[in-house]
Amino acid sequence: MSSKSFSNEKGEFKGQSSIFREMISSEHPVYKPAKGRYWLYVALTCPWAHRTLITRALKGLTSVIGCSVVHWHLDDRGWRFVEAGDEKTDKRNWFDVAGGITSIRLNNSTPAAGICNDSHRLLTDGTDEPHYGYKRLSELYFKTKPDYDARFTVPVLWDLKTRTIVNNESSEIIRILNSSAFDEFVGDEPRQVNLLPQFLQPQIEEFNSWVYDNINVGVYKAGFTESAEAYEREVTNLFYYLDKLETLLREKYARLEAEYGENSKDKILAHYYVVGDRLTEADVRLYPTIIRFDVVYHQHFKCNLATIRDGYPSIHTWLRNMYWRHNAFQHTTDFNHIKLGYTRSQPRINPLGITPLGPKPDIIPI
Ligand SMILES: N[C@@H](CCC(=O)N[C@@H](CS)C(=O)NCC(=O)O)C(=O)O
Repeated sequence: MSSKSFSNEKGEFKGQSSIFREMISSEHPVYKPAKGRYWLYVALTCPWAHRTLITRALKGLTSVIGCSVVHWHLDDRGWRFVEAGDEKTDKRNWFDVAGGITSIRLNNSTPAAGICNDSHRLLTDGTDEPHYGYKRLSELYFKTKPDYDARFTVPVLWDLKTRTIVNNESSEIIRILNSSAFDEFVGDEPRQVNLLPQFLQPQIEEFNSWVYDNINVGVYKAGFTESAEAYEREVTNLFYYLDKLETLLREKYARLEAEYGENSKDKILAHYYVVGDRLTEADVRLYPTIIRFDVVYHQHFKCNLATIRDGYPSIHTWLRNMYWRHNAFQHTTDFNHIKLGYTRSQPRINPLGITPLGPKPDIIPI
């Protein structure tokens, strides 16, 4: 079994550990905070990369750390950039919330028919790589480590000064972005944002640990199994934890209702987060999985004991609250990339690459 595979000999999903694990801080011997020095490479289809885009936006770092978006289609050589040619965009224009793609705004229902895997629409299918003209994400990995021999994953946090990967582990990248390292480059409001307040850290860690194993990775474990028995075990486990999450959020809503009165919906929703009464890293790590649930995991990964919209009213309210009330969540969510990315890039699961049109709408208004 190659080290590049994502499944073991039993056909069960296994993750891959990220090997670039540096941090950025004024004490770090190499990676010091600076404006314009670091660049984020993401896929909009990828839930792990999605966390980093949300954090970057919440922390006001869109004008400090630029971003490139790979094409939504993953092939056997990994992720690629859109080859821009003459239409190449000035990289200074690419510091925007959705990660270099300015044109997608609530375009929720574009039919996928007629779009082929090598379609070439700059700022729709992805962006080019503006610094070195790289065509593949793998080039960043080989530039850092010529004998690199594992998968070329997003997200990648890149240092333009030393031309190396700083970190390719999303859980650490979001901690770097949330740290005070870049405080001097952002305005007062985003500087106040702290997704990991010390007094909530134990609760956040506890929540993250069961959500990660059973929900974030749980959908992949169900989707990538190659035996009915393992699938049934994984999907049952996943829904057990969605039930647990539903109960937690239902109780939270009831407590907020008791505190603010049942007619104060706005006040309730302003405090309706998964840990504590404020937005934290726990929401940022949960959201990318739940927003993908009805649109891809339900059918593509066969996680179909229920949808979020029909089976989990409290999670659904939380999800819509995050999407509709927070630009950092909405503007980093690209349903076209999400749907096309999964359904066209995993031929073992979807050999014909037909992308289902539904559900409609991608997300229901709140
Ligand atoms: N541990 C990594 C996992 C990232 C990851 O698995 N990314 C997937 C996309 S969702 C990837 O880039 N896969 C490339 C491939 O399989 O070739 C993180 O959380 O940052």
